[in-house]
Amino acid sequence: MAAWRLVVGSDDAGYEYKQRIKADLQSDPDVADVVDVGTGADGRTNYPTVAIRAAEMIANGEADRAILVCGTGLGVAIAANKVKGVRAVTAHDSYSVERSVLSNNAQILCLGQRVVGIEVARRLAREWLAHRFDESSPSSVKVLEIANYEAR
Ligand SMILES: O=C[C@H](O)[C@H](O)COP(=O)(O)O
Repeated sequence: MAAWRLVVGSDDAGYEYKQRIKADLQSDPDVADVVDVGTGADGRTNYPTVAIRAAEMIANGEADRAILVCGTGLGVAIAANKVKGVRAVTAHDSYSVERSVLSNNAQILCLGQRVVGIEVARRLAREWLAHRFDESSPSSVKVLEIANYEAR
């Protein structure tokens, strides 16, 4: 596929990791664009605000994927998953990150700044970007079942 159009976002509890991962993504030749939906350094935005903003960009086709960071990676995932068509996961290990794309075609990876070290988070973000969902795989029908439920 063409170069990635990405979104990053965090609340104040995920601000440092969001900034570091954003810098990594901006220097990645496979990344065309990184939109930062906040939080800024003053950190006064609740996690649902940024998560929903990022998820709507995915749902609207303005971006391909997003990385969201909060304290645990849980709240941003819950909020992002409220947006129709969005599949957001919290994953802090390499295997889950891989399967979140290959099994679930998740467009959003959520990380917890209070859960994993920065170097693990950076590595997971890098690995995540290298995975592509195969629409012809047996996993496809399961993802479609989720979409069908949403469309009912
Ligand atoms: O899931 C929520 C996040 O971890 C957030 O950063 C912290 O939320 P809290 O302040 O409500 O615990």
